[in-house]
Formats: sequence, structure tokens, C-alpha cells
Amino acid sequence: MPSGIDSEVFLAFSTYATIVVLKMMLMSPMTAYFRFTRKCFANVEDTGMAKTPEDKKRMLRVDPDVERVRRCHQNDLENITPFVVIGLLYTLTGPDLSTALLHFRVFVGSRLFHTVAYVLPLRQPSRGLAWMVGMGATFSMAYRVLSTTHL
Ligand SMILES: N[C@@H](CCC(=O)N[C@@H](CS)C(=O)NCC(=O)O)C(=O)O
Repeated sequence: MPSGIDSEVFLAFSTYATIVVLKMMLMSPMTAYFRFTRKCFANVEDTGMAKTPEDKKRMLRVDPDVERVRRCHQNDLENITPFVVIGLLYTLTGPDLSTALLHFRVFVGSRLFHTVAYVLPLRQPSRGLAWMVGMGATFSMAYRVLSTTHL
């Protein structure tokens, strides 16, 4: 088990983890943008700008564009959270900087592309492939963690 944390690898991880977490956080303002432009809200108290009770009722609906962004956000949560946890443990295993950078860049690139493919949307299998590539990077780091540490 390599001892200590390589500051270069940790710095690289911090950078890429921050980029991808910020990207995930931006899905909230993007959802808000779609809610306001589509006039589609989830809670009755959010429909204050409605002029009539009918308007209010119309605003309390499910919009396909809003739901698409929400699913994209949910998918980020399912994939970026494991990346941050496993990636942090991976930095403790003393990987080469170049190998670590490859994992971090592939993951972040795949998640950026996944968002574009989901929100636009692009034809499948573009989103599916992006998801698989990101999962592959995280699984590869998990393999290193499990094969480096002792049970
Ligand atoms: N929770 C996901 C698990 C599988 C997954 O993440 N698939 C990727 C590639 S097809 C995806 O983008 N799924 C769409 C989604 O999570 O909304 C799902 O329900 O689809």
C-alpha cells in the first residue's frame, strides 16, 4: 500500500471533481430556467404569478422538457457521487499522475457529453455510450482501490 497522498494527484482530483460537481449543481438553475420558460411548477405556492385560478391549475403540470433536465440531474447524482467517493479513495492508492489524469479527464468528459446528449437531445446510443465510458472510469478506479488495499 503506497504511503501518503500524492499532492499532484490530489490536486488533479480536486480540480476535476470540482468541475464535475459544479456541472451537476448547474442542473438546478437549468431546471428553474425550464420551469419558468415553460410555466410549469411542482408546488401550488410557486404559481404566484398566475392571474386566474385556471392559470394556476395549468401551471401545476408535468412538462417533458423539465422532466428531461430533472432526469439528467438524477443521472448525475447516480454517477458523480460514486466518482467523488471512489476517486478520493483512488488518490490514496498512489496512482501515476498520467494514469490518474486519464481517469479523471475521461470521466469528466463523458459526463459533460452525457449532459449535452440528454438535454438537446442527441440520438442514441450517444448518451448510453457516454454513461458507459463514465461508469468504466469509475469502475477502473474502484478496481485499483480494491486490488491495492488489504481486506
Ligand atoms: N437510473 C438509470 C440507470 C441506467 C442509466 O444510467 N442509463 C443511462 C444511459 S441509457 C441514462 O442516461 N439513463 C437515463 C436516465 O437515467 O434518466 C436509468 O433509469 O436509466
